[in-house]
Amino acid sequence: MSLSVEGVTKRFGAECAVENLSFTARSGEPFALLGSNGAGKTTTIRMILGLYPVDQGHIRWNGERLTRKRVKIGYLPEERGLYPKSTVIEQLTYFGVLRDMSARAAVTSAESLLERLQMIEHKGKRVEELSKGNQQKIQLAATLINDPDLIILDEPFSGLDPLNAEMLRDVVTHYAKKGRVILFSSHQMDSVENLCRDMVILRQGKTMVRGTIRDVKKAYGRTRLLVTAEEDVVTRLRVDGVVSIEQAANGIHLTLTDEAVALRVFKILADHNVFVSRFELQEPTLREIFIEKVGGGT
Ligand SMILES: Nc1ncnc2c1ncn2[C@@H]1O[C@H](COP(=O)(O)OP(=O)(O)OP(=O)(O)O)[C@@H](O)[C@H]1O
Repeated sequence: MSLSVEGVTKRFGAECAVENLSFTARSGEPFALLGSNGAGKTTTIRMILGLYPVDQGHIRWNGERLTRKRVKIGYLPEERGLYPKSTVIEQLTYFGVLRDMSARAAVTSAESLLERLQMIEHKGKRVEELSKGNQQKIQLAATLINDPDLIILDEPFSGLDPLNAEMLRDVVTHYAKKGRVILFSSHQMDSVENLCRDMVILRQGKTMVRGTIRDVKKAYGRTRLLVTAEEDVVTRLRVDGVVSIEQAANGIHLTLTDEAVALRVFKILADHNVFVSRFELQEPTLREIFIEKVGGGT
């Protein structure tokens, strides 16, 4: 299964919120739609959901026009919408029935999701009695209640503590393995780095970066170098091609103009008989790439 966004453009008056956007999200490989505020992520999601018509381009599911009639879509909106006075199980059953499930099937699915999210003991509680993070887990369960083919998660990590964020990753991995198509929107780079394979980074509607996270990182080259030595070598490392030097608890962090400078640094250390316990060229993090391309905003 696949979701293809093909040359999609959306304008609001004179403003182009999304410009000629193309990407494909495939079964089993969670896809990240990244960008800072106002980049066009929510507008893109709304077009996929059919809430906004596209001005140009196409949105397809397995090569055919995507409609909510043909494809089961689970959407976790950025603004959460639960009924505070209803119990967890009532609410999830209601969402299931709204999506054409029998009440019985909805209860079975709700209980299994609550087990997975370690929320089963809360099933009889009113939503308003739950902590924010737990309410978010219920919202996630509501999104997944009818086992959707396409799962769209808008900023799913906001408000989750590290343990719950880990649980969300496990749930996403589980659905990816089941072959579901999963689309994330996020401005939190670290949260998607190890979860998604492909991504686009948007800025004011324009595509700044597109590709697999691995290839994008590779293209940026390894320009960060970590050196741990048994003596103070900072002054020796101030050479051409070394842009910055920062002393940290785990060693000296260098930023290089390009990967080849590392060889020069290595040679200097060897020529001075410096005993080096760590010499590590590191790839940029997604966050660093994002900051360079978009200028911050996480
Ligand atoms: N209904 C609308 N009418 C007019 N302009 C809109 C509308 N929806 C979005 N926009 C504009 O489109 C641009 C993209 O907004 P969008 O909400 O898609 O960004 P986003 O990446 O989701 O941002 P955030 O991370 O803040 O949610 C913004 O400049 C926004 O003001």
